[in-house]
Amino acid sequence: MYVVTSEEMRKIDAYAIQKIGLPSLVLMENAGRGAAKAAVSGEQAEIRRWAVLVGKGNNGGDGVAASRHLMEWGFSPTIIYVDNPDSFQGEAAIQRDIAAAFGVPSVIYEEGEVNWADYDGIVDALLGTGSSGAPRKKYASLIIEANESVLPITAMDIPSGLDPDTGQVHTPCIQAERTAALAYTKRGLEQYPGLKQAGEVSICSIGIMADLASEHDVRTFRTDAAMLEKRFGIYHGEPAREADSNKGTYGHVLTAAGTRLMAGAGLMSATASLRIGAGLVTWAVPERVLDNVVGRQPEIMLTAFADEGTGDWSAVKASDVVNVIENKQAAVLGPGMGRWKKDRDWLEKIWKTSSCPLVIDADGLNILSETNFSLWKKRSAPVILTPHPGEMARLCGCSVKEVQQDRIGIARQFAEKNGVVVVLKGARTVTAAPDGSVSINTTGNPKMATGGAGDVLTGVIAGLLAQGFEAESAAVYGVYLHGLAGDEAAQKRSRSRAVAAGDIIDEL
Ligand SMILES: NC(=O)C1=CN([C@@H]2O[C@H](COP(=O)(O)OP(=O)(O)OC[C@H]3O[C@@H](n4cnc5c(N)ncnc54)[C@H](O)[C@@H]3O)[C@@H](O)[C@H]2O)[C@@H](O)CC1
Ligand SMILES: [K+]
Repeated sequence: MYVVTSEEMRKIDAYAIQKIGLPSLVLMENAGRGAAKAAVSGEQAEIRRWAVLVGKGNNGGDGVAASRHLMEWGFSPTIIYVDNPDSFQGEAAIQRDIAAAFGVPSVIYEEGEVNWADYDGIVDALLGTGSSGAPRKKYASLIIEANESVLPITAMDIPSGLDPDTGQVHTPCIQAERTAALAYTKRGLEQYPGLKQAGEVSICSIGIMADLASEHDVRTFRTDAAMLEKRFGIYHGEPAREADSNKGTYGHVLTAAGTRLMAGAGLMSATASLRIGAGLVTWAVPERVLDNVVGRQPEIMLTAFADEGTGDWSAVKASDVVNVIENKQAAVLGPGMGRWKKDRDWLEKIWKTSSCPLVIDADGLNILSETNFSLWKKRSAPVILTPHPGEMARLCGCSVKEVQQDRIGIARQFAEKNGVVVVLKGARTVTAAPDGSVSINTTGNPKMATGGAGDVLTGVIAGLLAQGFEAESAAVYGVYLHGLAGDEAAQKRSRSRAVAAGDIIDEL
């Protein structure tokens, strides 16, 4: 599913109007009817008396059209104009006149004068994709009153007060129960905290073909089964194995991760690669750690690096790692590895001299964040980085707050600049590819916020790489599957507060 910015939406609207010849009044009419339908569908069908809050732009025009449809269907709408509707222009003015002639009751808002007990539900058509900054003056007071009424609110396109492009929530902002997104979902509806303001989001078709987004170079997507199939040819749910295949068909993952006190990181990553279907998995550790990990997961092969008796990665030669990963189809580097004095040179050597696809996480990312690795020689094989917001902030040299305020923008910029795939973890994980494509994941749940879940993700992605998925699809599909497994684990343990990383592995 395509996810648009307000600017992209404006361009697509203009194209539909000017090049396809769809009159903008028709689009507004469709928007009004669609959103009215969304408001009164399902259990809200019983809501009779609607307050329709109308701003002075096209979002307001949509709301006026919606109120007329509600009246036509036997409901009792009242339009509450935030400003004098005499100032309306274009299609919104036409809708205003039709609604008046139709007999839709209307009032002009005055602070504190709305008797909210006269209504059972609210349609929010104050501000849409043309809004900027926090709602001002009467818009703000009307939003506050609407929220305080605790009536169920259906937002038209976006909840008023939400930044349509970043998902940041201004003060005040409508707290909707439902949002009818017009033509496409918006970035702000797909990222936290905006997501929480929007409630249940449905896409309301207004006469614009979904694929117009692709023609307008929209490259932000929501990951769902249809998108996986369309973009990557992945038929989710189909058996993935050919009858005449063998373990060699499904690739070999090398997991370079874990020390004595953090052995679990390597074990969980390697086990996840196994469960997701890699033909072979080898777990590599410093020699002195070997005895501690023998027999932990019998299907996983083990290899040990000379470590001068320390048990630390600091004593492992980069060239030894390169030798071991060279004939593998994917390698995981970083989880539970620790940091040491010359770790940057160490990682740079592996980066430059190996041709194995790399999944880098945890300490591997911390090493990268202290180098200017965009100056390192470009790799022919792909690199997938899987930072959480703190690691992303260190990689970009900014604050966690800045990362969270624009997760899509930050991940995309970093991926484009450095030629790597970035998986920015967190609720609604964002995967950005070097060509600027961004996929927003929808699977997963907060019970997965436990140590080790990230290690499992590295294993899943590496396991898919080994099976021949190219880098972006391995990352996007891996994130999707990891979340689905977490959802199943949470469902099975519905009375638990959390799922352990091992529970996620069990469901892969
Ligand atoms: N052809 C089109 O462009 C279509 C647009 N549609 C609707 O039009 C909306 C976008 O319409 P507009 O571009 O007119 O913009 P909006 O209706 O979102 O809002 C713009 C108006 O609000 C004011 N405003 C902006 N920020 C404000 C703030 N923070 N506080 C108070 N007032 C503020 C502006 O001065 C302007 O008058 C979409 O969300 C959608 O609902 C639909 O009718 C479908 C077709
Ligand atoms: K709105």
